[in-house]
Amino acid sequence: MKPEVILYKPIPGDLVQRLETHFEIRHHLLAREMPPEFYKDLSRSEGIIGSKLKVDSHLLDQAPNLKIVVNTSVGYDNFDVEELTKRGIMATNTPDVLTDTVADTIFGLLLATARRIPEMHHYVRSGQWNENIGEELYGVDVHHKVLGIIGMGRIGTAVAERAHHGFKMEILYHNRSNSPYAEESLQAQNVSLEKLLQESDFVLVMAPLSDETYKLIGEKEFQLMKKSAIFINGSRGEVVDEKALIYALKSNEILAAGLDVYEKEPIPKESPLLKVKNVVTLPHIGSATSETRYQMFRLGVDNLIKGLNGEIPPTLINPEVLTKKREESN
Ligand SMILES: NC(=O)c1ccc[n+]([C@@H]2O[C@H](COP(=O)([O-])OP(=O)(O)OC[C@H]3O[C@@H](n4cnc5c(N)ncnc54)[C@H](O)[C@@H]3O)[C@@H](O)[C@H]2O)c1
Ligand SMILES: O=C(O)[C@H](O)CO
Repeated sequence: MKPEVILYKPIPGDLVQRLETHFEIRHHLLAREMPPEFYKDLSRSEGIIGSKLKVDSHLLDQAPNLKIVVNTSVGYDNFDVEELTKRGIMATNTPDVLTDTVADTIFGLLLATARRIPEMHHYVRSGQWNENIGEELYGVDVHHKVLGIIGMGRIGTAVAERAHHGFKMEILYHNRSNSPYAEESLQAQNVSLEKLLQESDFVLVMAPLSDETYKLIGEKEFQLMKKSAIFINGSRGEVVDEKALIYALKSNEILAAGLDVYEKEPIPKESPLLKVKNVVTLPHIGSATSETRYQMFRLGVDNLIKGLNGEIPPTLINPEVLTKKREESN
């Protein structure tokens, strides 16, 4: 009998076939409330693959046979890693394969917001371009400005590379640890959050969502930013207090915002954020290219197969699980 696994995200057919050679797949789709059949399958499953499913002690109590949870995303704020580790369950994500794609999206969003590209596109398409544009439609420069990056990890660094080499920007960053590479190769400066907010022309949030970063950017932080600042969020919506962001935009505490992520996704149609003029909104498409999504799914599938075949999954988040198992078997 092949082990049972749950696949709760549509993935390319060839990857489903690869999974089928190893496992009995139980197909489900992610929903706000998973149906009883999901929990029935979960009770027998040794693995789960997909992204965004909240994996906490409530879910794990109903998954006595689970050995591995696989995210097909780099962010894993949907996992209670401590609880998974305590229960000896492996957790994996998909770092690196999406870094450059996400950095491209973030830089595109930054340019689109500064140069008001979606608004100008609408202006032309709606037949408003009848004479030379006036200064009320001007954007602001990106090149040679100061970019402040909160969370200088893989993606933050890839954005900084584009900014430094391509746009001659000065880079400030705020991170849990120093980045010698960014300091030596990109002349980036590690500064306090306060200094970054006060001195940056563009403030980019690229730190993961955690207890520590939940609503990290709120009323006080927007007040510290320059009135001409452009705020970009590419990490997770909950890192920002959305109400405070709306207030900062409406009261001209900052100039504009470019967002790929929101407190609630999909963002509700009636969200006041969608009525604020100086905001560019994307539907969480950081890594959404055919090539990169394929690589993320492929890596997820590799993690699942290796993890359940007794090998080390390539991108294991909690290797302590394996150390503990080794110690127990000695
Ligand atoms: N918009 C999208 O589609 C998209 C795509 C990929 C990733 N993401 C988000 O981006 C995040 C980062 O991805 P990554 O691959 O660069 O991860 P990473 O782990 O390489 O980088 C995150 C960095 O943030 C730092 N950090 C953590 N807590 C911090 C804090 N309190 N203050 C300052 N810095 C802090 C870490 O030290 C690390 O250097 C993911 O966790 C995910 O939430 C979004
Ligand atoms: O974390 C990630 O990989 C992206 O947000 C896609 O979900």
